[in-house]
Amino acid sequence: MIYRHMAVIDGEMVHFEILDTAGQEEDSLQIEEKIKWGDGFAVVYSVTDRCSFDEVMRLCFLINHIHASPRRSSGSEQPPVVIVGNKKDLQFDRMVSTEDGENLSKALKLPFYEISTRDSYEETVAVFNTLYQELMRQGHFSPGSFKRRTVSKLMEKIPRMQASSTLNSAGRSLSFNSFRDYIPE
Ligand SMILES: Nc1nc2c(ncn2[C@@H]2O[C@H](COP(=O)(O)OP(=O)(O)OP(=O)(O)O)[C@@H](O)[C@H]2O)c(=O)[nH]1
Repeated sequence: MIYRHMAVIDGEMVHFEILDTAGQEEDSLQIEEKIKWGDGFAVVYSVTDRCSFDEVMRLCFLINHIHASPRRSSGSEQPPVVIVGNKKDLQFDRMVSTEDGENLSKALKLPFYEISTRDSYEETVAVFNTLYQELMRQGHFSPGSFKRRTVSKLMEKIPRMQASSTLNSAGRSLSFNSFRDYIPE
């Protein structure tokens, strides 16, 4: 499922395309295709689900491995990845401590957020702003430019996915791969 979202960041209109994957239910080919598609990644676990936390490291390594293609020049940076612990409002059901999340993020040298998509829209926005700003820092999208995408094979395979949106010249289109549904209705 792809979610589309527009936001003004640093005075610029940014068009997000967020692909929500089914996580553990997907086979490795599906997940690889989706990882290839993304420009940045929010790897989301639930603080109430230890198994989802245990998947984070594997997914981060997979992202790095898949994006370490020969197309990238040696020394070029990996796509931005943010680790996100969701459902922090469910304190009584918590199975993963904040410290566990922080330690993993330090070990992998990745930004870390604990959020509640139920309670805070702003916390969710912060995750995507971080990914966007990291992409800008890496210089993949220079100011005033935007990335055009054609309809990928991936999109054709996924029934509910729509063709790439039409972009106006003031906008950018970025594709982020989220491992959990994240946008509040
Ligand atoms: N309390 C609380 N519930 C949440 C939060 N985020 C999601 N949920 C609930 O958790 C349930 C699962 O949410 P989903 O967004 O479907 O989770 P998912 O991980 O995408 O599930 P899959 O479809 O299996 O990939 C739903 O009932 C949501 O309402 C949160 O921050 N706090």
